[in-house]
Amino acid sequence: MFELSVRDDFGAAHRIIGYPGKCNNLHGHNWVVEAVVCGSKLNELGMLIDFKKLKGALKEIIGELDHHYLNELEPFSTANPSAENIAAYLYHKLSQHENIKGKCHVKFVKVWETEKSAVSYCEEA
Ligand SMILES: Nc1nc2c(c(=O)[nH]1)N=C([C@H](O)[C@H](O)COP(=O)(O)OP(=O)(O)OP(=O)(O)O)CN2
Ligand SMILES: [Zn+2]
Repeated sequence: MFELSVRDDFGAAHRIIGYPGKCNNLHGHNWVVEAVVCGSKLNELGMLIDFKKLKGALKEIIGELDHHYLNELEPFSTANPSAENIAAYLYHKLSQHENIKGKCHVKFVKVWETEKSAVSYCEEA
């Protein structure tokens, strides 16, 4: 089994509606996202998936969040854009991306909201 990981980041604003403290207020983060994929079948180049394709998929997905007010976006219209919900959203989007589907399994997506706090989301293979 091989495990590959890539990282990228995006900047956006959010608020945690109902939070009993300052995170209820509009504020921003530079979220750092790590995507870890795994699989055992290598292609003719000896790669599970080209890092370029993996990074491209992640960049495309986080590009839709970058410089937005997350609470106004459809995925977070009914669920607070907490680090947990952002990680789960990115996990599902990445798993469905054409660059990934059928080539490897997304093991987990990890989202750092600050340098000190991070959330990972995973599902069974
Ligand atoms: N489990 C979660 N807890 C919190 C989340 C979250 O998404 N999941 N989010 C927040 C807020 O968005 C907040 O902006 C982050 O708070 P915090 O980690 O406290 O960040 P600070 O920079 O303010 O940290 P200090 O150590 O207090 O400086 C809150 N919790
Ligand atoms: Zn926050």
